[in-house]
Amino acid sequence: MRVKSPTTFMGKIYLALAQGYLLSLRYVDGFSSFTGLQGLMASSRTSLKIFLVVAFIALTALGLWMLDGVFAADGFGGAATEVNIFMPFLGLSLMLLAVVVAWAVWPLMRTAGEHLQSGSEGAERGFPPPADFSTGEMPDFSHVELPVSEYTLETYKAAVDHAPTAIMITNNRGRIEYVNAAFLRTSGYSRSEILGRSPAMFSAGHTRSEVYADLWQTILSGNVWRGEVCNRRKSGEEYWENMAISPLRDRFGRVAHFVAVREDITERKGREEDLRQLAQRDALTGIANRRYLIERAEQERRRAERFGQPLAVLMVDIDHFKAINDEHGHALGDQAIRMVAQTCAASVREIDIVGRYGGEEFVIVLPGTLPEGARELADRLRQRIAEIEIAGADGTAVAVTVSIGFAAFEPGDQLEQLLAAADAALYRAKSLGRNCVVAVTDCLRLMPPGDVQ
Ligand SMILES: Nc1nc2c(ncn2[C@@H]2O[C@H](COP(=O)(O)OP(=O)(O)OP(=O)(O)O)[C@@H](O)[C@H]2O)c(=O)[nH]1
Repeated sequence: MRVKSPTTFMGKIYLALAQGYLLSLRYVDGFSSFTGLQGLMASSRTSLKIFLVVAFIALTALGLWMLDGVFAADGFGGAATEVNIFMPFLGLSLMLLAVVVAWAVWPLMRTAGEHLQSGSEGAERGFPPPADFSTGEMPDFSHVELPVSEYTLETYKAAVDHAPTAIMITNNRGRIEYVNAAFLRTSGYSRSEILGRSPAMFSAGHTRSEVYADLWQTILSGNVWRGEVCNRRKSGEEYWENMAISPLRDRFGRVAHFVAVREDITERKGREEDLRQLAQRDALTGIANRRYLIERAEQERRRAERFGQPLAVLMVDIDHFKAINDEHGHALGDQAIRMVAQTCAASVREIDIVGRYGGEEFVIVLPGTLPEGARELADRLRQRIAEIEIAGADGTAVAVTVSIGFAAFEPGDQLEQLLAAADAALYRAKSLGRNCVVAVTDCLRLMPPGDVQ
């Protein structure tokens, strides 16, 4: 849309002046951004404006007061020298006025300047077409872009609102002031259920208190905290998040807010857990594999040594297993191994460790257990396993029995010695006819046979 100017001639003059002026503004703009002045102006724009206005008023008043004094003393037309001395104050004040006025209309001038210089490119960006000097038509400035700072703010806000990562801002009293759309999606809560509350509302309660202590210490000292925490969605489902929390400082340098960027890593955690299980578990039975079993057994041995606690080890071996394999096939043999493993795992406490030590051999580590307790458990286990019946190919029931040897930890024992002692007791149980329990104290204690690996 174009607006007819009131007088074509005056319109032409105005536009010519405006173009020249805008061109000079663009050079000033380029210079200020080059020298870094723009950043300074943006950061303290308001206070600088106030300062300029106050300076303008003060200088004008000073200039007028001095002139008034000179004129009062010498009269009009006299004391030309003194008047010249004080004239620069008036000049300065007028220059300041020009700066303040230019600054106030700066965004509009910039927009108009771009419009005047950009032509078709400007039209694509929504500017009105350039002035037509041949007709003297005035461009329509009613449709102008937002000043740069407002545009930038809106862009930042949209970027945070719609970022694919969950973002939360809390104040320095730990109350939530802002969450973005991704945060609402991840947590399952609505904005009104979250704002004003503490982020503790999301905790699943598994994270150790030391983690939170470290978090607060880090961010209150002005540093960025990074870590993984387990949270709970509104639905009750638990999920893992990777969090980075950074403090935001106000213009006085005080920590006023914290911004948390949170990424849902539940899937990745699940994959890591699967890999961990794969590395620790025996593929056939699901109980600890030999490597993990020895690792855990060594941990318990050290604990027993350090705290003077009892510790017992059972070695369980399926009787005549070769015959089972040979008569009924390896599939049934595997089934027997699985059932014995399950029975062992189901017969012990949570803190006990059950692992597959060899083909049809199992080790059970019993922390805090005296020899009497170990014998009791071994007897019960032997009986339970003897009750197992596996259906053979011809429909007949295949019985499975085990022999068990056990040994109790004695201060100074290495793991190799403890396992060797249990193995010696097992050997004795086999020689006594199988399907029985023997303690190492029942037979001669052997010296370590060498490497347990
Ligand atoms: N089906 C199956 N057999 C296995 C597995 N691991 C080892 N074996 C077999 O288990 C048998 C173990 O036999 P032996 O060590 O002679 O012991 P045993 O026959 O149980 O005799 P005693 O222990 O003296 O009662 C061997 O035939 C191995 O091949 C397995 O994972 N699955």
